[in-house]
Amino acid sequence: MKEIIIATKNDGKAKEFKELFSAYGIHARSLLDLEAELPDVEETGTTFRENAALKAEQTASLLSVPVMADDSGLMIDALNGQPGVYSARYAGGQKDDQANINKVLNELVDVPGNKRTARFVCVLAIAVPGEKTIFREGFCEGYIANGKSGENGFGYDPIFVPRGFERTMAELSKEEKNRISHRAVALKQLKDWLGEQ
Ligand SMILES: O=P(O)(O)OP(=O)(O)OP(=O)(O)OC[C@H]1O[C@@H](n2cnc3c(O)ncnc32)[C@H](O)[C@@H]1O
Ligand SMILES: [Mg+2]
Repeated sequence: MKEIIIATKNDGKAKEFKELFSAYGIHARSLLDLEAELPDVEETGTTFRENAALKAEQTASLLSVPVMADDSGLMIDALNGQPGVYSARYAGGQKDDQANINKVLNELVDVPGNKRTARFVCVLAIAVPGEKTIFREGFCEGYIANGKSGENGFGYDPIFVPRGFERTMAELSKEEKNRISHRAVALKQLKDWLGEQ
């Protein structure tokens, strides 16, 4: 396989996938790179797996080529796993990273350091027209900081400190994030499949 389409309109994710796939010699293109504007897939599932399948399968059938999708999010133990599948729109109808971050920080304001554990989750779905969809998943453990810091990455990166680090994900270089992220871990599980294509 020399090229793959990633069914995402999230620029942060798209950039990370381009870097991650280039290590395998594969050129990744996202929906933001296509000339035609595809309709948004409605993420009506209640699990990462269901939403990843919806995005990959609907896009693969529209384009008639193999498509990978990522459904991901942040699970916070003190919030019983929220925002979880609803991470992108946690603070309301618009996707607003700053509002989402502020909502999480407010909800955790009385939660002490040792109870602020959390993990990023990524479920990848690969849909090949006429074949059964395959799934891989990856996790990145850490905790929620007391405030935001850092400019790199996207989404909740400014408040997530990965295990083994004393900086937020947004303070890591992209190379550092791409070594440990939930997305990188999930993609590593695909190595065999990629080699067969
Ligand atoms: O569905 P697509 O088009 O891929 O884009 P999206 O932003 O809606 O993506 P999701 O439905 O998978 O929602 C995931 C949300 O979880 C958060 N998230 C996922 N991965 C992240 C990461 O690596 N760093 C920070 N936040 C992340 C971020 O807020 C995302 O918007
Ligand atoms: Mg989405």
